[in-house]
Amino acid sequence: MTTPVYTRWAPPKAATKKKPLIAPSPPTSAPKPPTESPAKKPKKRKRESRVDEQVEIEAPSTPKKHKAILSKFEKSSKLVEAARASAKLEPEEDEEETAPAEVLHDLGPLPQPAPIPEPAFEPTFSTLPAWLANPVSVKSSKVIPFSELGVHSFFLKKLEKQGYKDALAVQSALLPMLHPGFEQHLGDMCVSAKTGSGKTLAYLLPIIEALKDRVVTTLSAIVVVPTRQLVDQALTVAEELCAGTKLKVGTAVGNIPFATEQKLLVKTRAHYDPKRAEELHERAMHQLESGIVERAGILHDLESVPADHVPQYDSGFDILICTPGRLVEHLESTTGFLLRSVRWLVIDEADQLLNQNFQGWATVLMDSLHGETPEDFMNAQEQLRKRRQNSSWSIALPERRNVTKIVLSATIRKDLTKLGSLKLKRPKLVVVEDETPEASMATDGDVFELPSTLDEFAIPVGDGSNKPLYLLYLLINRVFQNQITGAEQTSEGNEVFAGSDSDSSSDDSDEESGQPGALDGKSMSKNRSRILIFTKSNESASRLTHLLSILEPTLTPFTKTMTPSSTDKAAKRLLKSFTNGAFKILIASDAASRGLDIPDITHVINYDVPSGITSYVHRVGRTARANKAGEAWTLFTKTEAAWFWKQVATGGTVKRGTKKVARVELKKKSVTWNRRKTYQAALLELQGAVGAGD
Ligand SMILES: Nc1ncnc2c1ncn2[C@@H]1O[C@H](COP(=O)(O)OP(=O)(O)OP(=O)(O)O)[C@@H](O)[C@H]1O
Repeated sequence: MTTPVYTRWAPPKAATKKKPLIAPSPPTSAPKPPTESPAKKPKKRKRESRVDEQVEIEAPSTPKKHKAILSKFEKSSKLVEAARASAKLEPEEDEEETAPAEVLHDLGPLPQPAPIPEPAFEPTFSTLPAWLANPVSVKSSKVIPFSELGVHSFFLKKLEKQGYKDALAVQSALLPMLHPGFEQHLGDMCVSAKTGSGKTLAYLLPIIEALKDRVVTTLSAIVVVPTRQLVDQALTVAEELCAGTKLKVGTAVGNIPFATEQKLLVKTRAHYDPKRAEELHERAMHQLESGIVERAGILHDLESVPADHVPQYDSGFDILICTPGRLVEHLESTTGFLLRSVRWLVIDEADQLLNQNFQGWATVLMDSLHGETPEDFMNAQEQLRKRRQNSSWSIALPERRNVTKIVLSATIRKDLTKLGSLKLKRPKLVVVEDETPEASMATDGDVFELPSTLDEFAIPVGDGSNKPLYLLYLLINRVFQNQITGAEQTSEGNEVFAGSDSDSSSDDSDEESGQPGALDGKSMSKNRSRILIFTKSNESASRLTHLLSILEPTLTPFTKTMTPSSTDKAAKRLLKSFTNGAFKILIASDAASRGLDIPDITHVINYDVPSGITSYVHRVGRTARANKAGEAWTLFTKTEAAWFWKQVATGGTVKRGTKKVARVELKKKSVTWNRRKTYQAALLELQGAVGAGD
């Protein structure tokens, strides 16, 4: 029983003590007239208890003639009391004291039984909506010739030219669902496939195939990606596919002045319509007089068209590839940039985009996509529909066509709240999975899946003070000595190469053992390795490049730095020469890690450990792409060791099939051999710009 919160005030014991209803000794003489004035009496009474009140009221009413009766009553009462005393009866007063205290209840809540503890909720059903709980699973090894997927011969030839005969797993799954035909899915698509699985072609090919006969430029597809590099990558694929058609592909990334981009995006032309022109001029005059003028809009373009004409807007592109921030800017400020004709919306690298809600891009985009066209820009059909909105005529008017949304991500993210902002209709989830049972295990949280062709290694570098030397050692003795032919491993899973502690042939006492081999420029230029080294910042990338060139001058012509500050043209040139093999080592900050598609990167080296698991997955995902082999190396200090092994190497978040991250111990002596002095000199040369950790 719970105690009630409130209890009523109870009078003190003395006040509650029972008094006889009739005064025990009535007055012998006539009652005296009251000494107090009658006006004061009721006040005094109010303060007294109700029992006293009764006594005082009744006392004066006892008549004299009943005196005898009363005295008889008193006597008999005394007799009764005496009888009680003899019968050892407790006096009334004691009875009261021992009686259990009366619990008074007033308006307070009634005592309630203690609540029964609720059993822990263990759902026997999935809390996810059906489409997320039951995805369409596709094995990553599934490849189907493009010719069997109904791809038009025009595109088959293009693909063959690029050496693509078979569609990769994600393409085999997506193409039939996006192509008109029996297997077409009439709804939105969510695609979860690991990095480098060929997602770009999987969404661009069906869109471009559907638009290939288009003659009049109409904005039909928008592709949103998180970075400029990804825009360029998607643009390259789209341009290759569109070559030979009349389709126009454009970008909006902010690499050119906004006004220039606006002119490319929307073409303004004059349309003869005297009535409408007069209306618009009147509105413009009215606004000028009132002083409240529209910030941007159709009125601003009135001056640029001849008399009796009104401005009309046409899209400059059929397919627009853009970053979310720039897209929002255009939606808000570019007159005539309308999405009424958009039929495809692609959100690539959705996990990153939805995590960084640039200017509320998703909401702005959805409003423009699904909202009504502003009245000034309505075409004849839209005007008619608006006029007939509530009439029976509206049924006869063609419906606004649906937009097919394709949401892609390298991570399996079942985050309903974030996907909710994309307003998906009848969505279907396609998951490309690895063959191994562990890799294909369904998990509700974030699961990152690495390509099965990727080998991972990790090198402890002590306190990090000699990290550049460890890197150099790795480059000379592993990367440039061996071609990528697969790792030789000890029974413990540790990699063996010159200087490794696991190498039984190496001898601690021998200063020469495992010493770095010499590099020569000729063999370097022939080497097929392409190494992408990641640092924690742009500054770090520049410093490391400098340091490497001092430590090993042979590397200088083969090493370049890429930072987001590189201009677009410079970045493109850099990537092209890296792809062609003109240089071998590209040092980059994290900004370059996402979606950077450079074919045939053989090694990714995490010189600085990544900031998180997602970053690790995206960094190492730059190699082992499109079913090719690749290696990922991570240098970690003592303080980073626990995080790396617990979270990245052995944690359940990263799935790598039956493979493991191999720990490679390098002897400090071998690493610093003969280079200590050069290293000290190099650090001095950098004039303190290189910290101990660099
Ligand atoms: N059918 C194919 N056959 C062979 N290679 C292909 C095929 N399709 C695409 N590729 C190549 O695979 C690589 C990866 O493609 P893509 O960039 O589309 O992957 P992705 O899944 O978008 O990766 P990320 O998520 O890292 O951006 C590219 O170099 C591309 O040229």
